[in-house]
Amino acid sequence: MRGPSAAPHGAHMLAIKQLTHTYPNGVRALDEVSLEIPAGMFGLLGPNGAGKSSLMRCLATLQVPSAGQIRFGDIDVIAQPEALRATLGYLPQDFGVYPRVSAADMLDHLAVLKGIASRGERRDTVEALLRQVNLWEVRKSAIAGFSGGMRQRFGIAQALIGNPRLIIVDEPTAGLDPEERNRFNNLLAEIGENVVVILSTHIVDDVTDLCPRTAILVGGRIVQAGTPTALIAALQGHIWQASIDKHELDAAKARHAVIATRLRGGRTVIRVLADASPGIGFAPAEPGLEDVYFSTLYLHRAAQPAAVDMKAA
Ligand SMILES: Nc1ncnc2c1ncn2[C@@H]1O[C@H](COP(=O)(O)OP(=O)(O)OP(=O)(O)O)[C@@H](O)[C@H]1O
Repeated sequence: MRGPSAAPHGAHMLAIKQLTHTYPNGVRALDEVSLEIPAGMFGLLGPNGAGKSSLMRCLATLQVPSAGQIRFGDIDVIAQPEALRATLGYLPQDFGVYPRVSAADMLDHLAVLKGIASRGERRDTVEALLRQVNLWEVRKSAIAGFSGGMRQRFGIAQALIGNPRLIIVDEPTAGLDPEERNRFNNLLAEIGENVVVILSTHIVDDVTDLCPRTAILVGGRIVQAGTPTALIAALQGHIWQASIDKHELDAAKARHAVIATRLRGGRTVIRVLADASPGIGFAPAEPGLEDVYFSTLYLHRAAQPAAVDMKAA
């Protein structure tokens, strides 16, 4: 019943079974979520309100799910939260830091909390981490003066204290400029291959660039999961593109499964999901992970007419 032998030697498998979480106000944020996540980077995609943060918080032992199981290797996460915490690195969506504290002092303080009692070991850890995330030069500066990207890199440094084997990062690149986003993603890509890294995001490109495995969460349910390559291959021959005038968009939406629209040079470029050419003006398009994501959302919403009607109203 443990992790399959396919996992790299020494690596743990994260197994989530029928995880459900209902908040006291009755919102069912997670609805029987089941996932097997091996070592490597795993991209969890989903629109706002899909339940990504709720799932991350359950995995990080910050909230106890209403039902279901979570195992990480030999650890029963719900029964033994402290065992999981000893091997967890977590970068929450809103990482609150003490404004006037320097990066080095803050990291040292967090290392104490993580159980690194020896001063010498802490000094070495703090230096190695600050160099790794490229903040060594500014180690004496207060975190309050850091840019968004620097703060997120600091966030990753604190998540890496104590060599965790499960790293959870919740929407880390939201609000970063392209250069900092790239920098942050390169950092994530360097984290060891025997580690499970879960990246929760609504930025599809981040998953394309970084993750050999992904899942899409909508309305608290996993509606797609697999390797980006396989998910993209399944759409081969089903994505069509046309360039139309803005005023033709409503008619096109009424006639076709328009999964995405984009402005290009004053025209509207639409992507349509169809088994055969939707008609004159459409050209076959090479699918990407964004098409997987948008077609999944489209099909999910189309299967729930009440929700669509409410949005249109
Ligand atoms: N503490 C809470 N109490 C009640 N409802 C909550 C709470 N936290 C989240 N929710 C609700 O649960 C659902 C899932 O929210 P969650 O924050 O997990 O989604 P998300 O995918 O992380 O969204 P976002 O990208 O906007 O952060 C939403 O309907 C949200 O309003």
